Amino acid sequence: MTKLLELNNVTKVFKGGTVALDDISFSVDAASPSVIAVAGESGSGKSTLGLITLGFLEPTKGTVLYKGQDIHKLRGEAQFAFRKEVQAIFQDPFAVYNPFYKVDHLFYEAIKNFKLANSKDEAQRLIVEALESVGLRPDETLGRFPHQLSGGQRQRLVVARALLLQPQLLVADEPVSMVDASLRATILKSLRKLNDEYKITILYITHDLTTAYHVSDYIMILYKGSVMEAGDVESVIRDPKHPYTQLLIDSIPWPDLQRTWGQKEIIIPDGTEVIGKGCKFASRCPHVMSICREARPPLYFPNGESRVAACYLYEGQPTLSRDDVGDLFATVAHKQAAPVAAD
Ligand SMILES: Nc1ncnc2c1ncn2[C@@H]1O[C@H](COP(=O)(O)OP(=O)(O)OP(=O)(O)O)[C@@H](O)[C@H]1O
Repeated sequence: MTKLLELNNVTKVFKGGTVALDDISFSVDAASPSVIAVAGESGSGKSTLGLITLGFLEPTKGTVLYKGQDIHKLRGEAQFAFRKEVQAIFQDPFAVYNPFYKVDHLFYEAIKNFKLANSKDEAQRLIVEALESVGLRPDETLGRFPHQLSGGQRQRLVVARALLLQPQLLVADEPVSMVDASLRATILKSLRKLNDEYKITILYITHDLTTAYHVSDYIMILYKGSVMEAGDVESVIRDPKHPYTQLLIDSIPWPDLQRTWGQKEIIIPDGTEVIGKGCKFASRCPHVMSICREARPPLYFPNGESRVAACYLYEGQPTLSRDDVGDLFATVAHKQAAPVAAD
């Protein structure tokens, strides 16, 4: 089966020696578009994973393939297709706007560069459709400069522009973290719609497990550039198996008065801890055992479930072959029109 995207044993070491990604293998199936959250604390490697997927950064080791071809060797039509079919939304919607151009320019430029329309009328129709599909009124947005729009409108414009290109893969890196809580739900609903109606696979990069839970089908939890836990979002968030995920979940202020949370302290690493050959989380783990300091744990399937956790607490259980967490992401039914919380 053709994979849309494949990261094979990708490692990224930045100048200065920071290992941002450590031997990650992850694929996205072309046949089952889904919303996949990439979550973890600050510095866990989420944005690096996004930038590598977009081809903006080259891996130090390993390969990134799009429809079977190395993205750094694409030329001509294949390169053009990759640039059109793989789109990005970043945290700061202002960053993509030139303040001297009206927002229309952003759309017309995309239409021209990617030859999406044969006439001005057709271009106009495509723009109006894209705006309306993310809940924006063309008469309230077109003809304006970026600073004349709200943060939420600007971010929805970026979603609309991505939609115009009909991408197959959208990398959304913290798309709602600079937006008011009241608008967050609308933008997340727009993203969900891109998947449900337009069958676009979305990599939703976030440090926020609450929005990840509401918008995603699957989740991959990163810690220091390695996958700690991955699987369908319902199992991982509702019943985390890795001690790191358990700590992360325990720090979420769920709107449930019966639930006690925040009782376990999350220790933010100070950057001085030495990562040895064992589990990267060993020095923070409440369940640490001697084996944890000896070798990296493989990704185990706890209790025969269809998600994995890189933790020796599950030693003896089957392990994920090839370590490609993407193999898990076609196994569980998608969320249907999931409700999205405002905050
Ligand atoms: N250009 C760079 N040069 C050197 N180190 C970098 C560079 N970009 C990222 N890093 C380091 O790589 C590690 C992973 O960074 P990355 O931005 O991918 O994490 P993140 O999980 O997205 O964090 P955040 O949520 O804070 O954005 C961090 O230790 C970071 O300091």
